[in-house]
Amino acid sequence: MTTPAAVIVDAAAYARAVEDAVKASAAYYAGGTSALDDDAYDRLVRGIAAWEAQHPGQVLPDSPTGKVAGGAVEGDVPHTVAMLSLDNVFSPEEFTAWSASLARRIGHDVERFSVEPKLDGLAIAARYTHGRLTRLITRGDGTAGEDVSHAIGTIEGLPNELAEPVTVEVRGEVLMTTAQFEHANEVRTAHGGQPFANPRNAAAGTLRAKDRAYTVPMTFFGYGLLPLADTEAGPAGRLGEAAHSDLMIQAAAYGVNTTATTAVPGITAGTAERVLARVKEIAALRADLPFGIDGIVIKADLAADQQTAGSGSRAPRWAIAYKLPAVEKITRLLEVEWNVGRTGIIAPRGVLEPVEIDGSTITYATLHNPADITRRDLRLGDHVMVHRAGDVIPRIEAPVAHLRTGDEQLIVFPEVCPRCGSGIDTSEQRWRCENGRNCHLVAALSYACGRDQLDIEGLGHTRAVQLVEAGLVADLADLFTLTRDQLLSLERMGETSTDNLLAAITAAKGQPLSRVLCALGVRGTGRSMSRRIARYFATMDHIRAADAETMQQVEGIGTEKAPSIVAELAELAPLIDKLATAGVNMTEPGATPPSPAAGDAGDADSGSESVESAGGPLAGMTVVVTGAMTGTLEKLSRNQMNELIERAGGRSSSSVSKKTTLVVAGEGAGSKRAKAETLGIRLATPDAFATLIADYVG
Ligand SMILES: NC(=O)c1ccc[n+]([C@@H]2O[C@H](COP(=O)([O-])OP(=O)(O)OC[C@H]3O[C@@H](n4cnc5c(N)ncnc54)[C@H](O)[C@@H]3O)[C@@H](O)[C@H]2O)c1
Ligand SMILES: [Zn+2]
Repeated sequence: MTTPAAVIVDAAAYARAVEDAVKASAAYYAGGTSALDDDAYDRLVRGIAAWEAQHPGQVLPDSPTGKVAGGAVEGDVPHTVAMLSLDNVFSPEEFTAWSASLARRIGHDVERFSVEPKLDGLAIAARYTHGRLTRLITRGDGTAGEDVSHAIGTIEGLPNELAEPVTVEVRGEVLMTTAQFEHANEVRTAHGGQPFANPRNAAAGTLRAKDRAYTVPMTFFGYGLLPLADTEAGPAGRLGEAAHSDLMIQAAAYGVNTTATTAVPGITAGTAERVLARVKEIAALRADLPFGIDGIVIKADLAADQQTAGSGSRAPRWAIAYKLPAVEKITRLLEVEWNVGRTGIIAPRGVLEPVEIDGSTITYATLHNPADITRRDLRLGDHVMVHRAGDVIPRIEAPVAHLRTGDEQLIVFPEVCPRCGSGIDTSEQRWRCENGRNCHLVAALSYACGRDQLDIEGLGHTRAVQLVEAGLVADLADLFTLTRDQLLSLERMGETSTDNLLAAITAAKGQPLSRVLCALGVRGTGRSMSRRIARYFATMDHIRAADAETMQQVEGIGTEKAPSIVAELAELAPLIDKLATAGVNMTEPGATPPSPAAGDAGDADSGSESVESAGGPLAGMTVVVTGAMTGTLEKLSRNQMNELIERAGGRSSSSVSKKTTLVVAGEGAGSKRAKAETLGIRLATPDAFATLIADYVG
């Protein structure tokens, strides 16, 4: 099915649109198998609503407008109080207008708002009798839902027994976290089933499925608490009069999971401005959340305000959904490309039918590795759910398996390296050319000579090609034994450029170990990791003597990375020897080798502590640099800034998290600064920072 036109031209097109919408909606709520992504569905419904506004006499009874779940769902278990949908706003202006209209309706400004993430799952009502979970009911058409009590016990955050023997109904969202979704698809395909297209569909399909041979966990977040018919009058009255924020505290006290456990807890806000600030904060954190959100829900917090405002047939008047742009679209997987990276890694990349997500046109998506393709059961020509949030590289979430026509083709994996034709090492998840970094010697050389590694000016891509093609350089170490005559024999190499290049090569021999190590391009050791390894071990000999266990003493190297680093260094032994013989420095200035006891003292922390206890004004701090540097720091590259931070005893990082202690924010700092503010992390200007570490600059 192609995306239906949102502009409806005549009654026949209108009737078709209604039919499409009802079908999509039914599939969406029933098993999470709609043919449309949310954006396409929403455009269709907006088109229907626009046509109906112009032709009020011709509205079809099946029309989805004005109905909970588009009228496509039914149920047989009546709800105590209707479970409604939410109206939407899409901009600060629309929100301000909504809050003003709500103020007019209730006769005064809203006393207090509650602001929560809009969790992207499906609503359920969980009924507790004397503290025991007895029944789970879907939202259905809003007045009655479907009994899905068979799912009791599979939903994390929804305990079988509350902390108190109360009779209440808890309402909230059932969803799958990203990890639960990956797990669910793995289990499902292992049982011969088709993968779900995204976490929301997976939750919808899983919640309603009965008698499956396997169970997969889901997660619950409560956002409502109300009395049942059997609730005693006292508690029932109290629940009816409590503010939403107090109900959430109560729900958490009963043992129910709420957003309070997440990076985006529900808060209360006194003014519309504060609400909008919180909307911005939540939006900034969206890409990093372990579960999907599609907006922010804003509610009048006080029960009195809610009661005065009342509800319509589809949505309450005291709450609104501030929608965020869609981060998922359905498009087609046209092709899979296999690219060979600098170190010989052969990585697949999906070529997509171009699709616009949140303002950018997406044509490629990462696929990680061949196992990833197999696990996702992807095929060429598949419709795929593509996800893109923040600055993260777009990824294919899963195929939309129910849209398969049978014409999809299996994805063929390469049998030889697509660049050089050698064999492929498939022993690890990430495939690699057997020629390793020599598969792409030119790329490996230009990387090694780059500004952040050996910094050999005059040895860029073109020169590297020349040297390799002339047969003068067969590995990195050959650079250091090049003679003047050899260089002069090359085209476009005059006396001056030859002397300059030779001088740069000689100077490079004195680079610190961290940069030499980085130049080797060991998998998993970028610039900052190379620095940490070099500082920890101080000499190349100590690095090479380390086994996987010792390697793990370096901060950031875990059980997975350590053995592969050790193995690769062993593989590089001849090259490292050759470099040392050529006179390349193999020590890290200012670092002292770990004492022999550090590794086997049985105290895993002692090693990394000794690195940090080196002192300095940034000791124990994790620092992130963002935006343009000024003053004495102006000329420093990001890599040099990071080196500086580490010299001053700190740890440099490129992303802001709860672990960050300081963010140096220069001009033009954007999302990282915003995130630091949200998390309450200390900010410093480049000037203030320069003062703090003055002794280490230059
Ligand atoms: N792809 C399709 O074919 C298709 C079909 C139908 C509907 N849809 C999508 O579903 C949405 C509309 O459906 P809807 O009515 O189920 O949801 P909605 O977007 O109108 O919002 C209401 C729902 O938000 C949820 N919610 C999440 N966090 C909440 C919180 N903190 N407080 C209160 N409620 C919270 C609840 O489940 C509630 O029922 C649209 O975005 C539409 O795109 C898609
Ligand atoms: Zn190759």
